Amino acid sequence: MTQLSTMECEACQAGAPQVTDQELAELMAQLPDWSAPVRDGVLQLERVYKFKNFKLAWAFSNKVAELAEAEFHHPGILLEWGKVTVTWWTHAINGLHKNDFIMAAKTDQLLD
Ligand SMILES: C[C@H](O)[C@H](O)[C@H]1CNC2=NC(N)=NC(=O)C2=N1
Repeated sequence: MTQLSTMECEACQAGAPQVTDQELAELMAQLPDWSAPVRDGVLQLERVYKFKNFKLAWAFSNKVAELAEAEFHHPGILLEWGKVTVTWWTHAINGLHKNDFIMAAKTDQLLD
């Protein structure tokens, strides 16, 4: 199976299909540290990263922001003391696209 983190996002416009329930199950199995909450009716991917202090959390959140801009696919990023919560979903389709799973895997790689 191709590693999600090695894939590239595809251009995604309104009308693109959201992942199916089966795809969701298969993709979530590749992202064991992530959850799939529904917020305001929108299915999202979310992970809380823990750090020893604010400065380390801040540095990581900057890396996430740089990754997002490079891929032109942007998450929610909540920066707190010792914590960064990253939330991915596709605004254009109000739900989850494979791009969100690729970006979640790439986000995990920022820890390396
Ligand atoms: C205007 C629109 O937001 C842009 O085309 C891009 C930017 N980044 C994006 N990020 C995410 N997560 N979803 C989008 O639909 C999206 N669209």
